[in-house]
Amino acid sequence: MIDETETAASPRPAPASLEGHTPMMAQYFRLKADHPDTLLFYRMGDFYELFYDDARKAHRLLDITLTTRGQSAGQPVIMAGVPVHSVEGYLARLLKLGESVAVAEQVGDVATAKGPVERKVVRVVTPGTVTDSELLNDRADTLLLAITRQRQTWGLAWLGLASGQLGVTECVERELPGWLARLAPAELLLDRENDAHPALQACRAARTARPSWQFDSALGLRKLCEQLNVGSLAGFNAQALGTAHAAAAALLSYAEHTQGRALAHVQTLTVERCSELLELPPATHRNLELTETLRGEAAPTLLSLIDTCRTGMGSRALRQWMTHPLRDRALASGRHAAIEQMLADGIDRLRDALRGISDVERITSRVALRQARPRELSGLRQTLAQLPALRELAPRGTALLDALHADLSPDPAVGQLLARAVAEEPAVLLRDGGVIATGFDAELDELRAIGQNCDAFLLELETRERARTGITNLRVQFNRVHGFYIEVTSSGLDRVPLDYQRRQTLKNAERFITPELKTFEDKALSAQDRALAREKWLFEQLLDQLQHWLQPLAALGRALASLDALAALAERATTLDWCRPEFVSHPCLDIEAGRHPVVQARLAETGAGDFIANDCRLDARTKLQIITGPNMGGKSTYMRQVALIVLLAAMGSYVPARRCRLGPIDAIHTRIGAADDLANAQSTFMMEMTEAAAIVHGATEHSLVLMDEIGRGTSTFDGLALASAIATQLHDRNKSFTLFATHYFELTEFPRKHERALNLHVSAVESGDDIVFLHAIEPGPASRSYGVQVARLAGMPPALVRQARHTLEALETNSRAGDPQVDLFAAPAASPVREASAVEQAMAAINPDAMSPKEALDALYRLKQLQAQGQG
Ligand SMILES: Nc1ncnc2c1ncn2[C@@H]1O[C@H](COP(=O)(O)OP(=O)(O)OP(=O)(O)O)[C@@H](O)[C@H]1O
Repeated sequence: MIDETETAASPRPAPASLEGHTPMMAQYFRLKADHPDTLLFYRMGDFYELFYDDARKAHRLLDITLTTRGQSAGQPVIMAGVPVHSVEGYLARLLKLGESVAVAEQVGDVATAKGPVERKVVRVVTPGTVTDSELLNDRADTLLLAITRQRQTWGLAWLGLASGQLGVTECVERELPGWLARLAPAELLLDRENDAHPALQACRAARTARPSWQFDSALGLRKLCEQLNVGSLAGFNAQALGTAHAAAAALLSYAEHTQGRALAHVQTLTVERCSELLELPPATHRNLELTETLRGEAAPTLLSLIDTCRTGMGSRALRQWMTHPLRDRALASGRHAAIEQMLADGIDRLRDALRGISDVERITSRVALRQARPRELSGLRQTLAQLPALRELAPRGTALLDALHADLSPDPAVGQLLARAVAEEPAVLLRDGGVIATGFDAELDELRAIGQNCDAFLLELETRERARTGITNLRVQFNRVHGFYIEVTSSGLDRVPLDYQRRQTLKNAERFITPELKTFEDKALSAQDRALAREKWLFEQLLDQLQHWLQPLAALGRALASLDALAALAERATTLDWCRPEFVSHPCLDIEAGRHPVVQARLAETGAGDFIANDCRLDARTKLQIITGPNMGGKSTYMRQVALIVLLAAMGSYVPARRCRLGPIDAIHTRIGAADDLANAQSTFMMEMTEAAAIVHGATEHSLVLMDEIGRGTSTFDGLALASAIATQLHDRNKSFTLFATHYFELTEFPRKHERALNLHVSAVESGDDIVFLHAIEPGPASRSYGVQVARLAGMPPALVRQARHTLEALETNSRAGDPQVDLFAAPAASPVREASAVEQAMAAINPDAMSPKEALDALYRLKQLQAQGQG
């Protein structure tokens, strides 16, 4: 092992000059030159080795040992390695850190090679192009997203290599953050000259810069047409998207480069347009905790609540539906109808049957990329065999369900081929053999038979040799290193015949070989090698044949995913008692007894009480609600639940309400809470205003806007002034459906002067010094805010609460008298605000440390009695 600091300064040999390097290092540098920004895993026997700077980086990132071995060009060769058998784990860690890895395998013949055996980079694994199931999250798509800009237009092209989805869009700068939030790419492919935009900098994905010339519109159009095997993109309505074509050029070149082949499974193109999607800006994603909590966790979120899918395919579909809801409600209505049908038919058996289904979508992609593993093919075979039963259980009777049903019937020849070709339980790796089924290929069977007859031959030879030599404990055996041998212990050595040739000497025994055994060994070993080679060839042939069925297999994957996602939504609808939303064409949001599904689930889990359902009624005449009431009263919960219900309906789900009727909605904007964006050096207030500005610029009369306590991040007067100006703007100009929660009581005057606004409040009642939240939304403004009571509930020291109450009373009295001068820091009147009660006095007299258990119990009874008397 060497210390990194000692070697860090050691010169790295320039790859350009290979002079003086050992042949192997020269070969390494030639490969490395093609992958300068990627860690190169260079196969040496049972290890992948990294050299020089790559080794140092891997040492740092993976905590693997850094060593030196020998010299090349007069310098020690610095290296670090990972064992081949555990490489996937290391790859997964590197990908998570945003690194890419080029894997160079030995492709030449070790036996015949003169000098180092030939090596080739067979795959480049990058965060956005992985397809190995071990390296992927099976419940989320892994996307590679290429972005470029031409004048004011941003072009985006994305690829889910593991699922075969390819998409493009164009947008303006304002919409870019929304796309990044919606697509949540794993890797960004950026134009080197154009990668400094703050939205791109803020994106958490790994970033790969490519030269500008790779983002070429004409090249992109040609590559897309080639990929989709069409003469023009008119059929996809994508002919005119020049900037998106430019992004696609870089995207497709990079993807092909990493896979080392064309992408046969990418056969269709999705063109998305902002104008067709329900807009969900990043703030909305974040504030509504759609796929991630505010703390960045995967649960509890809306997605974690609704995702009871049985397969990864279903979960991925559901996530996609949630992040890409369409404004046009036909698709969502189709899903509602399908859920209704499923509920009528029952879903339990279908969901049970879906449990064992393999990831057809990803396996199909890996077949296309010729990376499918033996077990993936046996999984596919098993799923194909389950299809007839699944078809029986899959409901029909709506257009969507019937279409899905039709896709559940791929050509039976695929299943038959897999059944014949793939062994019942194939080995994990092709190189271990035992992958192709017996009976599929006569030549393979014959080669295998030689190996299998081996045991019988060895036994027969052993018996024969024991009889011939009279050595009764003589054994004929095999090991991987020394091949076949006859082992004789020391006691029998004097009886060893002349034709025995010594092969190995052990402590108490000698191992021999005979001409007969040698001949057998040659035959057996070569049969084994030939069988393995034959299996490899047959497997390649099988992958070739499967290429004919990529399209129906991909359609099958999509159908299974949709069925699973719909069945999960149906399950949620019945378990959680949700209703089918109704879409209408006039502007309205009419929700009866709506609930916040995540808060409700949490209350149920913790047994903290029932969730109080609330209505929400907005229409062309009432568009803005001013919502007041105590902290903790339920304002945010109410506003969020309205937004979640709108989103659930738009993605095609039932909704948590008794009845729900919705007019057209084009966006959900939210300005909620405040978190300092330290990374971007924005203060809380600056962020609040930036988000609010984006809303007043973007919201239309069909948008839903949630404004939670806008203006609280600055002084009272500034805050109030801004809050009322924003409310006015939203009411008068944007005319959006607006839920406006505020602690500024002055704003309860707003509806008097603005005809489409009304006051609502969350109800609470006082009980002594305490407050009880009723969480019901009621008409009219709140009577007061109860902040001091909430602080008391939160465990503030009694003296502090007393002082606050005193100051509050003074403020209220003075404001009634028109005197703004209040000494905020004056102590409250010396005496307590009220006499201590009998219970409190008795409590004060108790010293628990000086009491026996019996005395403590008596004291407790006394206190209860005093309390009962007090109430009486
Ligand atoms: N409708 C409801 N039924 C039952 N419990 C509720 C309801 N609404 C809210 N709650 C409970 O009250 C808590 C506080 O709610 P919420 O955050 O919505 O209050 P808030 O009025 O927005 O408070 P603040 O003004 O401090 O932001 C929630 O976490 C939930 O436990």
